Amino acid sequence: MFILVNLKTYPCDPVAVAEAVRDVDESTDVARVAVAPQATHLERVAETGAETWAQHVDPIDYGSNTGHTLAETVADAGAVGTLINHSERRLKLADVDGAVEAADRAGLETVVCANNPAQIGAAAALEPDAVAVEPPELIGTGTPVSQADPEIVEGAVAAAANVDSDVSVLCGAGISTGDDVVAAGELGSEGVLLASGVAKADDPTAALSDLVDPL
Ligand SMILES: O=C[C@H](O)COP(=O)(O)O
Repeated sequence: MFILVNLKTYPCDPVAVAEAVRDVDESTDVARVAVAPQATHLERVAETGAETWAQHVDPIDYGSNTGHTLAETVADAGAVGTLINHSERRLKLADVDGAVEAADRAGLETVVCANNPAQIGAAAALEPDAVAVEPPELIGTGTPVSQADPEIVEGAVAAAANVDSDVSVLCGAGISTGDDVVAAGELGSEGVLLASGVAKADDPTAALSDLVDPL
């Protein structure tokens, strides 16, 4: 299972969480664990040796794009992948397409987020490496999508497979325990996208260990 920890703009220590991500990733053969800090923390996080992802890249190339995030810069800072179209950083469909293209150009792995199976089908058609279904109303609630809305995960898996069977499916929202990760896997998800369960934990290593222990 792929466990991607998004730090959003939570007031956690990104390096401490990254060290926990690195240590838990190295302690297991059954999970791949990565962390997505804020753009300004990418370099410090990548220096820990943790697998580092960006939270967003813009659909741009080098040039006159003040205030935008260029995929190549993110890769230079040590990121190996990027989220695109997170629920809290939505893009127009054409811009999702452009951001996937920019990430591909920079050699970044891509996870495109979407709210529901219909959007997952559209996202999969843009040929990212993976898509992630997240019902916005469950984000940050601690109520896991795998329990509150299992149909949306199964629907997303079917929708992506219909369009492109090479695109992996992740799910997210409210996931904070190993049982939630196991349940996501049983619904056909190949990974989970989570934030508050780790970013707000007093002990990120313990929180991450709990996520991988039952796998
Ligand atoms: O990127 C992560 C998701 O939005 C899930 O957030 P959450 O784990 O706090 O519900």
